[in-house]
Amino acid sequence: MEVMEPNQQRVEANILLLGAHNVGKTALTVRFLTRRFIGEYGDIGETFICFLFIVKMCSGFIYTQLNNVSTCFLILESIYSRVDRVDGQEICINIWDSQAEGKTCSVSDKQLQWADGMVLVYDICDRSSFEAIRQQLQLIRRSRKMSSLPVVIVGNKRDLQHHRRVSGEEGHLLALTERCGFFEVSAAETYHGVLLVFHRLVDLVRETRALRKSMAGVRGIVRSMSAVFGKKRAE
Ligand SMILES: Nc1nc2c(ncn2[C@@H]2O[C@H](COP(=O)(O)OP(=O)(O)OP(=O)(O)O)[C@@H](O)[C@H]2O)c(=O)[nH]1
Repeated sequence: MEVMEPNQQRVEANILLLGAHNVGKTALTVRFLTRRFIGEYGDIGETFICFLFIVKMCSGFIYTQLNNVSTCFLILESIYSRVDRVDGQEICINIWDSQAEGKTCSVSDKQLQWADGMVLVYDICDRSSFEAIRQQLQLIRRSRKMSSLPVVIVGNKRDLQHHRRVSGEEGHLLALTERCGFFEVSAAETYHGVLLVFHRLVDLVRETRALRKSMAGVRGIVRSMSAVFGKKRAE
């Protein structure tokens, strides 16, 4: 049995996957959760994947039908969890595999409130999917609330080099400009690359939390000092 250190409570990281239709968001999620590619599953696995797919399709439908019934919505959305140990700390990674609408990748307020970090996925063989995440990223970085949200950009389907429409340099440049992590992976070929994506984002989420905590501490000290000095000046 694994014993947790008293000061090592399990923490949660909510990760939202966004990207245009067909870029491989579900394939990345399934690879991370099961180490397998969705195409590898046999008869039993196909049932499981069909179930995931149906839940994903239904959740989008029910969201539009029951927009105001948030409990139903949360139960039916595609959120999956996996507990991992990252740098000796136990982390529950919750993944929201969003349902894309065509070539765009929009995000709802509910998703933004929920997410601690975001994976923006494009298909290296589909330039419009790259443009979709570029636009989404610009919106996120311009929003006051979301500008510091940890984001990792993923160029998926790296195995399809002969159909490539977006160079690795373009992906790197976008990540550099918008302060994001960047990976090119193939959900079809390797588990390790996909694992690195999620673990990098968890690292960024932890760094951001630590930074916010220390900033809150500094703000508290400044407030107390200005209260003391303000009082003295008034006396
Ligand atoms: N060759 C190749 N095919 C992939 C890869 N990842 C996903 N696919 C295929 O791309 C198609 C779309 O994958 P999904 O995971 O369903 O894509 P999605 O982004 O979840 O799509 P939506 O649910 O419509 O938003 C499927 O046929 C996958 O088998 C990859 O790395 N390489």
